[in-house]
Amino acid sequence: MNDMRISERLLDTNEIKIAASKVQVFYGDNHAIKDVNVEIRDKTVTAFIGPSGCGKSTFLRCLNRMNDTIPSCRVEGLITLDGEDIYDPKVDPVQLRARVGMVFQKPNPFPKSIYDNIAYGPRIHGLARNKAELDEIVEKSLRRAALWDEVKDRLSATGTGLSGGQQQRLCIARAVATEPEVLLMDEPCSALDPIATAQVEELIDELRAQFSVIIVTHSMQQAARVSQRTAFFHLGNLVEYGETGQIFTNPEDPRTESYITGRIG
Ligand SMILES: Nc1ncnc2c1ncn2[C@@H]1O[C@H](COP(=O)(O)OP(=O)(O)OP(=O)(O)O)[C@@H](O)[C@H]1O
Repeated sequence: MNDMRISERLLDTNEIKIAASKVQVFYGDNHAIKDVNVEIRDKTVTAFIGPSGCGKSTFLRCLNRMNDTIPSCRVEGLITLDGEDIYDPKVDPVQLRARVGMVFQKPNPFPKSIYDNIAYGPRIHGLARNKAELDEIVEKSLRRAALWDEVKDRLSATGTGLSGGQQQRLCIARAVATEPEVLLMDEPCSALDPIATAQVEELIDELRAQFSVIIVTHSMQQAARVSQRTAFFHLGNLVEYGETGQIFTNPEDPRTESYITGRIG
């Protein structure tokens, strides 16, 4: 079956990159994430699925402390990256977000040139010693995002002038430019047409050679196509987590089965 092609490529590793233990998230009195325990593997695409409002995005945002920016939000429990507590007061969230990059639902390039969109992160994190090195990072990142050939002759043009699919690949290039170890993607294809979606899905699979990718998606077809592992969330609980093929063909929990067969959500 063609749809399963990407996800059936072999897993590269069983190494744990991120581990969450007893994670709770509250927005004021709203208990949005309830006692979630999960281990996210390195060099693997993990899909978060579940009905609207089940907490997928909230949990994703815990993994690079994006929830810190929401005043009513409180996170409890332990989340580690390579065994280190990411909520430790010693951890600088800006440095953390360079290691755990993020791509959002709506492409959000800076109102700057294509070049500067990519160069921004490497500049603030001091990843290039001179202009030649920065040029190299920009080219490499755009190539990794499969965008170089389309934009190489107009690097000084504004990023917001690109098509939606190109803008999203620009945002992926921007995220990979700081050499992250984990890439979080919150419904990255929801604003894209089927051709751009297919390009981004192909890209996600290529990126997994270098790091761990976590994707929130409403599309079960997409989860089945791109991920090797799937986590099903329901009402703030992580109901089931395992190999994507097993979750979609032989789920253990009746709530997972109801969702994948279209009875809830
Ligand atoms: N910024 C916020 N402030 C207050 N409550 C929030 C905020 N973001 C999410 N919530 C609440 O947290 C719960 C989980 O929402 P979340 O957006 O994480 O779910 P989701 O599964 O990603 O949903 P969707 O698929 O619709 O994007 C919901 O009850 C939601 O109303």
